[in-house]
Amino acid sequence: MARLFYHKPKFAILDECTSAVTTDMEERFCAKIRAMGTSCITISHRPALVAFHDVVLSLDGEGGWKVHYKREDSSLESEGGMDLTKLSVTDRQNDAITVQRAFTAAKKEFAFSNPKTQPYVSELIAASPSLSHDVKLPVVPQLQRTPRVLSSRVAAMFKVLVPTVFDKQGAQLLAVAFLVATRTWLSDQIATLNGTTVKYVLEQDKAGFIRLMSISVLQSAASAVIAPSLRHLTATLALGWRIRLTQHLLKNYLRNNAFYQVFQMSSKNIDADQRITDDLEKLTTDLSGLVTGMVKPSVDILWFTWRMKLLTGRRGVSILYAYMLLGLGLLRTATPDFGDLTSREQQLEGTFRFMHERLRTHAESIAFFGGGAREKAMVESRFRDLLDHSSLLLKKKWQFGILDDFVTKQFPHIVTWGLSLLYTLDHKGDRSLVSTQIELGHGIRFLASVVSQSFLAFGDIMELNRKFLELSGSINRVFELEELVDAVQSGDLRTDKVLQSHGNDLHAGDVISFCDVDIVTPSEKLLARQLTCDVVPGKNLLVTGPNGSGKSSVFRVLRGLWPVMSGRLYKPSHHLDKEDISGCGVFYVPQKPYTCLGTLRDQIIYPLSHEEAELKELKLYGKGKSSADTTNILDARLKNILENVRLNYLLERDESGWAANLSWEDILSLGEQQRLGMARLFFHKPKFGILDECTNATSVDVEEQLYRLAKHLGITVITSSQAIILSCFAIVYFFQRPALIPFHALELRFVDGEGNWELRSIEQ
Ligand SMILES: Nc1ncnc2c1ncn2[C@@H]1O[C@H](COP(=O)(O)OP(=O)(O)OP(=O)(O)O)[C@@H](O)[C@H]1O
Repeated sequence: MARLFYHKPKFAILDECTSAVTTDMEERFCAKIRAMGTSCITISHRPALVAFHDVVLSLDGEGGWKVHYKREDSSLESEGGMDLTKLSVTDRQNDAITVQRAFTAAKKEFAFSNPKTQPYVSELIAASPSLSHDVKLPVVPQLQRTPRVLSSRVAAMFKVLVPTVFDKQGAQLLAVAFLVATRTWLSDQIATLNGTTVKYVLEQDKAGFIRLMSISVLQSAASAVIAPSLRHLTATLALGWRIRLTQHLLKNYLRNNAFYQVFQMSSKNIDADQRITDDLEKLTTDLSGLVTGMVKPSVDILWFTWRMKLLTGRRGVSILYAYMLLGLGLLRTATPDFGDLTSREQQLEGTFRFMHERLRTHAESIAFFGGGAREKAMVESRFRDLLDHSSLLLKKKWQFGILDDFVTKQFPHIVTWGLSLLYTLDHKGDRSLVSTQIELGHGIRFLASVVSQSFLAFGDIMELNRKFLELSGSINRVFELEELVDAVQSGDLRTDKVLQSHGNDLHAGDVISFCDVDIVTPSEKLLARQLTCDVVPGKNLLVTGPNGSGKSSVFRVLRGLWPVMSGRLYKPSHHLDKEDISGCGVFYVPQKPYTCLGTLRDQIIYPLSHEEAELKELKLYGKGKSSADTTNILDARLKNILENVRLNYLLERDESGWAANLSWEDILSLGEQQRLGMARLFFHKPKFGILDECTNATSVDVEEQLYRLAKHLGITVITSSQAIILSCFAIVYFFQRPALIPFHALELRFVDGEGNWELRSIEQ
């Protein structure tokens, strides 16, 4: 709304955008819009809003519509296809008629201008203790861990990747080592052949030359098999590791709501999605590449050192090693911090992807705003950050590559010449003899091959250094997430001293009880001081208060998303009991509706799977029936629930019926999603249902029907909704949705969002 007041348009289209604010606030919004001279087209289920509109357009969802004009002097009405007198109206038309009647009634009553039609009477039972400035607020523990050093992260990684040598990945590692060793042996054979070719060419020995060529063909065939096999094995190894690491992370990430804690309670902005997907894939691919890259040069260096010793003795080997060590030292000091640079690049990639994900999630809202250009600017800004960083990384790689190439590939030629000279000087024999010259030629050629292989291996080792630095970036990112998730699982958030001394979250059979519980936000704002309140079966509780006063926060604490900072909280288990699948203690219907990926059936049975839901139904309602009927039993019950929430037309809309697998979030309206949320509650039939303003986008009659049904099913509900407070000679409270009052026995009122609360009994 602030955005609207800023833009001051001629026309404003308000699509249920004030359904979660108090009527009082809504009234002020409407008055301000009028004062601005803006004409409003409002989509709403609140008949009270009619007072601020001149025309009401009612749709029946079946193609029918009707227009009412408010002007008293005119009875002008037009309609199209909406036959309200017809006897056989569909459920949807029935809904439409009820809503329309409510609007017509409201038109006459001007509900806003006379809010005193909605007060209710309640009696104070308990209230928050008076504020004492000496009492310190308990410190909300943040999800934080001192970061582990790289070496212990690497050790933790290997524990997951290769737990024993004899497992699948261990065997694959050994196979890689074997293939690499075979390849080195083949390279050595080729080096020998290179030397022998010269000998046969100089001796003009055709038979020997042809034999040599046959051997060479065989060696080439073997090399041709080894190289792709090695690539295949490396890729398989990477895939196997990816599976292991992903399963390891997901196991804890999706347990005990750890994902929520990572996003909400962590002081850092953790892009877990990027780390679990792209970063992890890069890590395993790089790692498997590193294994072959590490085994090969190590084997090569050992092998060719031995060969060098045979050819040039200790002196040659010392020269080779001295050069390698010097080069290694030089390159190490000149290497940029590729670990940090890569880690930053991955983070920027994650942010860029996140921008596109947000665009996809909020496509409709952005399209309504015409926010494409603004979004483009934001996406481009993230892309520019990524590009700038990538260019910097490329530049550093290029600069380092020049030095690296010179030290590991170019300068070694000169060292090879030096070693060849050394070999010739050391060679005893008569140089005038052709045989000695041939022997020398062969030796020098072989030596050159050996030295060049040694330097190649040395270059590979240098490359390893850079690759390991890059890999360390990925390891740090992935294992930082693992540590946070571990911290959640090990209960770091709840091992605060205050909590230990008080104990908390004890599971009690049939009651929800807050005993002196402070409700504090993660940013340490006190919302309710020493909240004390019992909810017993059959006595529904209404949680009221202005926007941002802490209504949803009580539910967060109740669900264990936020820690209990002090006092005690008793509640039945919220877990869907896998053994005794008959039901759960507490079921939450959140303020923002959630539709899962899957079929229409999956929407209602969530978070159970199809098999679990069938099992539950069989246990509860399938006595004496064969398990072959379970799908029918389940579907019959779901159909009944869908009819109760008046959504049965969804079943007929798609020919796949219950198996329809659509993008529910995009195709269902907000009200439909809220009704599905209630259908979910009725399916699970918990002892307590926590309803966090989850019906504010449905019409009043539907809302009443939903509450009647909950009562009929024996579900005790705790409802959150706004109340407005009018203070004149006496303080009078008005409830946002008065129709709900008769369904509740108690009211927990958050007075100001500053810690003050009152518990009242509602007098019907
Ligand atoms: N994760 C969080 N970190 C810090 N503050 C938070 C967090 N979540 C909520 N708050 C703040 O806590 C206060 C209470 O939030 P809550 O969601 O409980 O309000 P509410 O009473 O349910 O409001 P509404 O009627 O608008 O739904 C608000 O001021 C909100 O900004």
